[in-house]
Amino acid sequence: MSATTSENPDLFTSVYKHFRRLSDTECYTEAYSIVNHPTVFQQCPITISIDLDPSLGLQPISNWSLYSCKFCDGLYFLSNPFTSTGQRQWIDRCINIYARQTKTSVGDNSNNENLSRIRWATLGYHYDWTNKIYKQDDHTKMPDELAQLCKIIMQVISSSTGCSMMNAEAAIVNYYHMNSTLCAHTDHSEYDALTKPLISLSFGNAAVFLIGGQTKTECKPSPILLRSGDIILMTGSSRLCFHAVPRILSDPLLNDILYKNIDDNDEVCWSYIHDKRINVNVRQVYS
Ligand SMILES: O=C(O)CCC(=O)C(=O)O
Ligand SMILES: [Fe+2]
Repeated sequence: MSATTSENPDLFTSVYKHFRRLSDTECYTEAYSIVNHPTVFQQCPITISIDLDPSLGLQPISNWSLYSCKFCDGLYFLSNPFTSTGQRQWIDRCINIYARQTKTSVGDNSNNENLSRIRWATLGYHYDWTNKIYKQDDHTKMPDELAQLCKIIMQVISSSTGCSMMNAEAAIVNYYHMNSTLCAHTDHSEYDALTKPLISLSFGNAAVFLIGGQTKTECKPSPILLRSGDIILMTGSSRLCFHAVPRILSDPLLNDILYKNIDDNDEVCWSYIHDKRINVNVRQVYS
């Protein structure tokens, strides 16, 4: 990895700091979205059709749009895969099931009293944050619905792009408050990161997601706007690229799109998600 010097500056961190300083409105304008920056995306036709289990909360595949990102080789953006009901169901699972696992940032959270403090939960093979490894014997069952969702997403993307399939063996659920950030990092603890794609689901408020090169000095990172229901897929060389989340952005449309006419059960979810973002990051750990 090349060291940061005056001739070789840390371009990643300067763009990260730039987004830290912007207003929400400026972030919405600068971060890449299909609507505001169509030229940085290239649409990939989806030809496959699959019968979908309604419990996955997905739109018919004919409504999905898949794009490759011209600014990062191997990175794909999948727009519009979920129904609004489906998004509410995934938010509900993240809050009421996944956040109650024993492996969370607040320990055993089965009574949910620490819900507002929770920062992450791990599923499947649990990530050991200190040693940055997964252990074969530290494993709980991957939730069936999440494994099924990832299988469908992989079938669609693989049939359109030729990328290899991925078995959902581990997930990190990230719970962000409006002032949370995620520093620059690469996810390389998995056995075969380069050939096994990573699926990343976004729910709740929006985020600026930065993705750069395999070092922090080789190029400026590009900003992508991630909104509720968006999916990104890191395949091939993008799988080894530095990425970060410098900003969570309040999404003024969230209530209208997701929680109009809510019932009592959804009201609990809204009171959690209205000022949060949830990201579900799914990986294959072993070959
Ligand atoms: O929140 C995100 O969109 C990215 C999360 C991430 O990069 C990770 O958990 O490794
Ligand atoms: Fe990551």
